Amino acid sequence: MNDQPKVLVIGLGLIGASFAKALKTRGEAYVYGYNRREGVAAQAKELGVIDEVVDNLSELPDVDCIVIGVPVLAIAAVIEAIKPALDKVKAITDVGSVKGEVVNIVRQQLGYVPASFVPGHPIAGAEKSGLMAANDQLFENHMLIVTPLEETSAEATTLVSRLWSACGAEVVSMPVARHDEVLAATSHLPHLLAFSLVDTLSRESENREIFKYAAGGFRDFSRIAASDPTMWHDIFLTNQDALLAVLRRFQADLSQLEGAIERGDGDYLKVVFERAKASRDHFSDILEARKNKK
Ligand SMILES: NC(=O)c1ccc[n+]([C@@H]2O[C@H](COP(=O)([O-])OP(=O)(O)OC[C@H]3O[C@@H](n4cnc5c(N)ncnc54)[C@H](O)[C@@H]3O)[C@@H](O)[C@H]2O)c1
Ligand SMILES: O=C(O)C(=O)C[C@]1(C(=O)O)C=C[C@@H](O)C=C1
Repeated sequence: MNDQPKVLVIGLGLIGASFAKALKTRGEAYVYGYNRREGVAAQAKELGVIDEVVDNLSELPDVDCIVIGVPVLAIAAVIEAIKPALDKVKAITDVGSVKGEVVNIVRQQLGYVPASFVPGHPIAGAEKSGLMAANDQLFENHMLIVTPLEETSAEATTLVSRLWSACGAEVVSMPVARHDEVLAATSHLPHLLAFSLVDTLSRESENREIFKYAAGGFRDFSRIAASDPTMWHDIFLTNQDALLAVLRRFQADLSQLEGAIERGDGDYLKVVFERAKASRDHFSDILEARKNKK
């Protein structure tokens, strides 16, 4: 359809392909797709995730919006490759889990931040990656955070917000630094703990034998330790300050618990556990309300 925006998604993994598929299946955009690994974009077309394959980033079609869906430390190479096309698009956005370093990367690559650049981050995902994990419902009733900069034009923010809203996301705006602090606490630290615990247990147990005896508790705590190592390597190295701050607070609290267990201080344990339970119950209410949204 002629009035559909044209969108190019670079990086057809879990997030890029889910976004492409959500736009295409809802008829909200004509979607082009590029992936560095050969054959992936052609497969995405076959699966109905995109309308058209882009083979080469040096020959881009005219599009309204470019969406970068690659790991954070791969964004520099993408920006470098699409430099000549950047003046022609109304909006360019990314889906990286860290925002401060993505803004630094754009500034370093271009020497400025274009008015068309709208940093973005869908707060939805999975421990699975790649094209075959694409899910066009992934963003339904989840937040999409934009962190527009002083340089960002209102027109670019509106276009990016419109595309994400069309995929069922609730778009919210916040400053870059606040984004990185909040996500360090609610996403990055839990992933670090899951990776670390599963690694510790696997090295302590011959042939990972103890996992045979694990059930729901371990399953729920450890699911995210199956997430993509490259993606998380990039996140931990690019959100260092915010992550280290919350990790140190957590280590101090964990030491307090260790002390309470050593001295048999059940009252201290109860206070902590009751406070944590109340907060987790509150989070369950948030999840329930989200589920009940139409
Ligand atoms: N997985 C999640 O839960 C989640 C959630 C929100 C945001 N994110 C962010 O989304 C981005 C992508 O994550 P994902 O889970 O979709 O990863 P993924 O591994 O599923 O997909 C990444 C895709 O990018 C491609 N790619 C890598 N380097 C490239 C390059 N230089 N040029 C072109 N393509 C390249 C890969 O081949 C792959 O298809 C990351 O920045 C991540 O931080 C992930
Ligand atoms: O549900 C999951 O598996 C996720 O890891 C999704 C999740 C998270 O909630 O921490 C992971 C990274 C993101 O950048 C956003 C969302």
